[in-house]
Amino acid sequence: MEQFVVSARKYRPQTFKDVVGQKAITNTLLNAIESNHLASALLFTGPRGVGKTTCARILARKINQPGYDDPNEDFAFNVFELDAASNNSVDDIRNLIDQVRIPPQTGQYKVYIIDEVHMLSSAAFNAFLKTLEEPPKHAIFILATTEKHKIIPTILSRCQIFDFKRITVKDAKEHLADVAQSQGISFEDDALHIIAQKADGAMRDALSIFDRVVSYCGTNLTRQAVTENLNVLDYETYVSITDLLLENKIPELLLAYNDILAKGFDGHHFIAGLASHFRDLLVSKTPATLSLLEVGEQAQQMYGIQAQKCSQNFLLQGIDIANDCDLKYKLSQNQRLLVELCLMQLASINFDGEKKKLSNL
Ligand SMILES: Nc1ncnc2c1ncn2[C@@H]1O[C@H](COP(=O)(O)OP(=O)(O)OP(=O)(O)O)[C@@H](O)[C@H]1O
Repeated sequence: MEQFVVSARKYRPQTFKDVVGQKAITNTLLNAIESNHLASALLFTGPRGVGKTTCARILARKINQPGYDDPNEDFAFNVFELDAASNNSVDDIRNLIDQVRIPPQTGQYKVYIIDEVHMLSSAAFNAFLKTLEEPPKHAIFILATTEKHKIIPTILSRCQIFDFKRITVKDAKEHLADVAQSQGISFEDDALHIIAQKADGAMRDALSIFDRVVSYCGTNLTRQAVTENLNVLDYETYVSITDLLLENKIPELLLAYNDILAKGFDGHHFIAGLASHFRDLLVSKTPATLSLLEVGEQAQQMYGIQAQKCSQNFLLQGIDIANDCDLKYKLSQNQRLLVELCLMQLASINFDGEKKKLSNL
């Protein structure tokens, strides 16, 4: 039986052009390599799972093979990866420094990738300073970290710093679509959108959520199946809550909120989502701001229809009330009541933004 390889490993980019969402960095690195201006110490910083280790590996290969992009011709033996989370002592760094002195047997450079570098002990950092400042010509250090603020300034000032960005929902979605296509998996646009959103800026997470969902849904990813599997509150819930608000149907609203809690969702998450839903409706009202709406294709239609039913005043007041509830939530002794009250207040806003009577309760 063929062994299953997780998508995050299987689809690790092999060239800079395959790296998604980090154009500024990959271009700078390419230019530096081509113009022979690559610093000997680089710091890759940014959230987890956005391509730091991947770019370090591509860079390592590229500087040993300028102008040659074949991922199969690997100079992997010139790349040394140290996980500073588990090798953080002075001795670990001294071992590394001893190795650094020896020139590579083939290729021009030895590349040392030190992952999670913020975990090095302060003694280890100090032992490292001198080598970092005056490394042998054949050595390039790539330090990677998710927590730049924990790196001492003396190290920072010796490195060229590259700030990796979170992956946008749009970029993550496009990448997932390519991965799905190459695996022969069909999908609804909204299904990938939900996965990309859930990944919260990390491509590795997007790919592992994708794997999980595929093992649940099979080769056809529908919005409904993905919503069920990931247990997310999707836009349909917010659309129907908003309809109830517009119709001032308070008993139905309280029952709907009860259902949401019964399904295990958190009230705080719900109320923050409702505020975002109003914001999305607001930007859907005019073509000029439609590009600010980050939702899937099916959702976009529904937003358009609901946006027409809501006045700008309703939405502005709605955002204000929901935000206020969001801020008070953590401190409240009775969080359920707080959200229920918020829903009742929202239902009492008239289409034109005036208060209506709480007549339906
Ligand atoms: N920008 C990206 N483009 C395409 N795939 C990516 C990107 N970033 C991450 N990935 C995917 O996620 C996997 C893990 O990425 P990588 O190890 O480079 O992340 P990282 O930023 O070093 O994370 P960490 O800080 O957790 O080590 C890769 O194998 C790849 O499949």
